[in-house]
Amino acid sequence: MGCVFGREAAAPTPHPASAATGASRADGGKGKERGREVERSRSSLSGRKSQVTSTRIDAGFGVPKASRVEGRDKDKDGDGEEAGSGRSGPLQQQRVERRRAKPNPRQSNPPKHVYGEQVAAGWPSWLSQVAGEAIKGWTPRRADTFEKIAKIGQGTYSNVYKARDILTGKIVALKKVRFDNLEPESVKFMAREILILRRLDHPNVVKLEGLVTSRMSCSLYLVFEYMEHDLAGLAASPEIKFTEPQVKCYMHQLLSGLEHCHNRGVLHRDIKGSNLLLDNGGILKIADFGLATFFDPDRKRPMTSRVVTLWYRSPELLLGATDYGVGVDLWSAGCILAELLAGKPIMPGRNEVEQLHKIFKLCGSPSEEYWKKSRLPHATMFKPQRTYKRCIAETFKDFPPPSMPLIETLLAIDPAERQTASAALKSEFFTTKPYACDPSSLPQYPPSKEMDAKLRDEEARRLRAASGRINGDGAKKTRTRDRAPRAVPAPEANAELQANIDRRRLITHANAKSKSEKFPPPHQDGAPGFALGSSHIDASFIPPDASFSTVFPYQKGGQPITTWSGPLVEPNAAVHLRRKKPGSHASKEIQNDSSLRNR
Ligand SMILES: Nc1ncnc2c1ncn2[C@@H]1O[C@H](COP(=O)(O)OP(=O)(O)OP(=O)(O)O)[C@@H](O)[C@H]1O
Repeated sequence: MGCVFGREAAAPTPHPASAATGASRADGGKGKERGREVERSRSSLSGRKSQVTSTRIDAGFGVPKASRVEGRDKDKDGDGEEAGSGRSGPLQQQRVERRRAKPNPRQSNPPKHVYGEQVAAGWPSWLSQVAGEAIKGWTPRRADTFEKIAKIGQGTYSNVYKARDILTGKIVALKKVRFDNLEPESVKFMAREILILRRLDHPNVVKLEGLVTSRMSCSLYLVFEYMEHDLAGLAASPEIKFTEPQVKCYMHQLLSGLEHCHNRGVLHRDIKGSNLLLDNGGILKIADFGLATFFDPDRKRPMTSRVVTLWYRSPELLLGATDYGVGVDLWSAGCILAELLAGKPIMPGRNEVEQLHKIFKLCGSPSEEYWKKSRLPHATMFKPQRTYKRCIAETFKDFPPPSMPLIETLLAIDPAERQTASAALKSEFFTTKPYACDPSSLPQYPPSKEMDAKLRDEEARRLRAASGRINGDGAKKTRTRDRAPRAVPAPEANAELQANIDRRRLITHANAKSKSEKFPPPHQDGAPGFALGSSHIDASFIPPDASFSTVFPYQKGGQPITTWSGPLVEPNAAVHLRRKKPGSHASKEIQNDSSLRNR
């Protein structure tokens, strides 16, 4: 953590009631089950200074609370209801107290005393101010209780490290969240990810085990269980061809994880191979909840349509829907199922327009009734002039027959027809032989992360460039030929507000040297000609292959296209944007990250 300015001071024992509130609410009601841990953590918190290095994950994280004090906590939380009702004293004083206790809904910050307790417990004030709810009831781990082993992943908003927990010896993944100068907006998005992760508890959903920071730190690490592989990396490996029972095994786990998320009111909104992590025991876990959101089908509110990596994005999102539901994740799951069986991505569009045409070409263009019913913002602009007939059955005629009804359902144009993850789990795909294999029977694969594939590609490219120079051949030419599309999630997607999107772009653009991998500059965001802040689809941009060949450019085992995740921008541009110069800020980050002990 780059900027630890000083040592933590002794922290007083936190107010028991505030700790209780945090766990019982943010934990989605799991507080009671964890009552015993609370007691342990309370005793560890008192006298923090002398015990700081013995703060253990099991004691310090997810500290819940006794639910018996919840009513009182509500009051302390500042909802005002109970604070005023039973209190004596001058009216004026009551009002002042109520105002003081009331959290600022814009900042979702905690009332003052909770803020004070969080800071005393070791949280930095910038985090407590903006993300008080997300850290409620937890205490931070210190960076020097982890030993960094290697950088293992890089996402749009984070770098991920493999590390050893010195206190337990356990290998973990530390996701270091990048902030734009601690911009409250960036911190809020991270807070949402933490809140969502804390609500989820399922074997097929990655578990947030804690947070690493300190009072004087300006960075934050999310601690996760370590997962050896991701599905994108495995699937891109030319040596690996999944059998039908293996595909069923992965899909069953994916749908079980999704079922849990949806039942807990969470939409993932970025299901793709690189976000499906696998451990050496064959267990699949849905990861990366950076774009996830809470949703309530009974209390709809508009959501951004600019989510999900392009190749896995549903037609309603591409058409600008702001009122959507579980169907967006089920569509992505359908793309992954077909991809696992085909051995290649099924709809690798290069921009939104092309993506939509690929969808219509394979899944048929929407019916008149659907256009009328859906009233999607971009419907008139993108209604194809000709009608496409659905041809999933013909295209995938070699797939095992019981997979077809499930693929047809998940890839329905109308989201209502996609049903639910629970329904998918009951489909004949899972109830007919050959059944899903047991995860423990899956082969143990060599390192195969998207990052590993990227490093392999880069090394190969470097070697080819070097040999090209020796042969008098231009390295530039070699690079162009070998460029592969890489995972470029919707760069503006982690934002519900266009203003925020634009601000992030401006900040990023201004810091282009150090953040070049984060967002494409505005003029390259989406396909050429897309205006910043305007609709993300421009009908006037028709790609050269708008007539849409069904021949997929991806060839596993052929040219080195090594990822399953689709670009938002033109592939060559994407590679360029994400490549970091040696010695750039980001590449130096690991070396400079002195608060994590290097091996
Ligand atoms: N628990 C984990 N164990 C091992 N590797 C992990 C873990 N979590 C993440 N990674 C690796 O780090 C990469 C980036 O992580 P993650 O997707 O969470 O970050 P992000 O910034 O949100 O990424 P994206 O740009 O894809 O949205 C993953 O693709 C994965 O390879």
